[in-house]
This record gives sequence, structure tokens and C-alpha cells, in this order.
Amino acid sequence: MTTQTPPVRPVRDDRPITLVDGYVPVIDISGARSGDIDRRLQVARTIAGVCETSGFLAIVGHGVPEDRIRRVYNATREFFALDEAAKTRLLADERDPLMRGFGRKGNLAASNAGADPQALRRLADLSETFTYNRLGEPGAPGVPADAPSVLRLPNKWPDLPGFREAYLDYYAAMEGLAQELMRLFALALDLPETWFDDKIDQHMTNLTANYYPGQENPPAPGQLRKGVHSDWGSLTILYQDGAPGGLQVRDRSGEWVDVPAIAGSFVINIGDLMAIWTNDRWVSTVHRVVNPPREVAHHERYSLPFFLQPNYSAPIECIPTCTSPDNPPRHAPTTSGTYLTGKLSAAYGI
Ligand SMILES: O=C(O)CCC(=O)C(=O)O
Ligand SMILES: [Fe+2]
Repeated sequence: MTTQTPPVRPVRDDRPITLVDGYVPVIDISGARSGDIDRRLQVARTIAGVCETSGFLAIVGHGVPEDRIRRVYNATREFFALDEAAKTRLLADERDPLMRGFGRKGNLAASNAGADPQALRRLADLSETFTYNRLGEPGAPGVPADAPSVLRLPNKWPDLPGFREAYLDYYAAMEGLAQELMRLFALALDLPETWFDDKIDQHMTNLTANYYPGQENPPAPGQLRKGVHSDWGSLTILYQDGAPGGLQVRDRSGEWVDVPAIAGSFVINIGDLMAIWTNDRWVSTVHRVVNPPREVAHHERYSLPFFLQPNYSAPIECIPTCTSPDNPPRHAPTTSGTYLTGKLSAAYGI
């Protein structure tokens, strides 16, 4: 009797990629991180399908350690619990186009094309913000010599033990994940996988903590936790807690769809620059943060968006695979820096 060794077969990863289908599906990206190119392509194409419909998805299997998320979340709660005077000491410099530090009042809806910024800013979003940007760290490279020098204004840090470390560690994790997602985007758009790499290697990303206080009194008519807006960068990675009065995204028929907080997930959404790059094949969908129902209005809420913003001078114009003679570019070319500072100025009157 002879014994035969079974033939060695490559292990095929055929776990599902879409875990929950829908307008904002839940996608497992762990297979893409395995390095197997076929699997990467499958995940990339799944994400691309979502980017063509809602531009919003939740991802799991992203590899960001849970304790980094927990530490930045706890640090954020501690910061916003400081008294007004302590927070106001960190108020963003009036000249800072990136609004680093404690945020000023504004309304994101004022950034929309055709909006009346003056009127909307009078109905400020019912939120407070804290913003960190790598360009504000000592010695940070990445801003071209001809860019406004105010982009290099320093970050403002609260005097809270562990706060700065928690933010820097979380930011580093987001940078890694954002680069990975941009590579999947490139694959999905039939570009070389590294096509976006040199457009984001000196990125100017705001990591912004949003604090939505409990609402003792009913908000004014039309006033929201965050006004209706699209995001302005290439993609956003959002951590949100599950408190009531949360994120909603508008679907194709104009209905508002809740984006529930799923344990261990991040919400990913496309920003305006991705829509410009893809000639509107991908959509930068508008969203908002609603007020909680009155019976649970005392609940506060926190979220942490990382708004991946390409290099200051990165040209943002229709990419080669998204245009043809009968589909000419629809948007005027711009640059990342010009686009971002224009939007921040409209929302906050900077
Ligand atoms: O708080 C959220 O869930 C989303 C906030 C948001 O859309 C933003 O800050 O751009
Ligand atoms: Fe947003």
C-alpha cells in the first residue's frame, strides 16, 4: 500500500466581501490587505460599485488596533469636557485656513455651491470641533514655498496627559489606511495601483473631532448638528459613536438614510476631489448630522473624521481612464489646497 501526499493547492479566500448589502453597505477589506492581487481586485471592484451609487460604505477588517481608537476617543471626550475658558484658550487662530485647535462657529451648509453663506452662518451648526493637521507640527515638510505661510501655523494642544500621543498615533493609523484605500481606488479605476501615491505623500489632512452637546432646548427651525454638505477631500474615514442624533446620507430619491454605527467599523465616503478626478463617475454624496429626538436630546455625540486631503499642489483634474471623446471633462481643473481653503472659508468665514 502506498501513501500519497495530497497535492498542494493554494488556499482560496472566498469569504464574502459584502457583509451587509444596501445603500451604505458593510464591506470586509481584510482580503485586500492579504497581498493577493486577485483578492485585492475583487475588493477594489466592490468598493468602486459603491462609489458609483452612494459613495458611502462601512468597512471592517481594516486592521486599525482597537486601543488606538479607544485612546483617541477618550482623549476627545476629556478635551470637550474642559470648561469654556480652557477650550477658548485653544481657539483656532483667525488667520488659520485649516482651523487648527478649537473650532469657531460655522455652518457646513454654507460651503455648498449657490448657498447664502452669511445667512447660513447665523444658524451655526450645533457642534464644537477640535482639529489637528500634520502641517502644524514642528518641521513638517510638505507645503510648497509659494503656498501661504499660514498653512504652517502650529497645532494647538490641550494640557491633557496622553492627548497629543493619542492624536498622533491615531493620525498615523489613518494615514496608513487612507493610502491603502487610495491604492484600491486606483486599481478600481484601471490605474496603476500607486497612481495616487505621489499626490498624497505630502497630504494636508485635517483630523477633526466633532462634539455634539446634548440639547437642553429645542434647536431653532432648520438648525442641525451639522448642516447638509459634501466632504471636500478625496476620501473621509469616520469613526462615530452610536449616540442618537447621528449621521444621515441622502439617497438618489432624496430620502435621508441613517448611517448606523457598527462596532469595529469606519464609515468611508468619497469627497468632492474624487468626483472631479473621476469626472462624476463616483459621487460625493451630501450628508448631515441630525438632532436627537427630544426624549433622548440630553445625549451627547462624538465623531472623528479624517478628511484625506491630497498635497497642496496636487492637480485635481479628470483622470485618463475617466474620459473619452464622448465624455469630455466636466470640471475645471483645480488643486487640492485651493479647493480646501475655499470651502473652509465659505463654511467658517475664515
Ligand atoms: O459626525 C458625523 O457623523 C459626520 C460629520 C461630518 O459629516 C463632517 O464633519 O464632515
Ligand atoms: Fe461630512
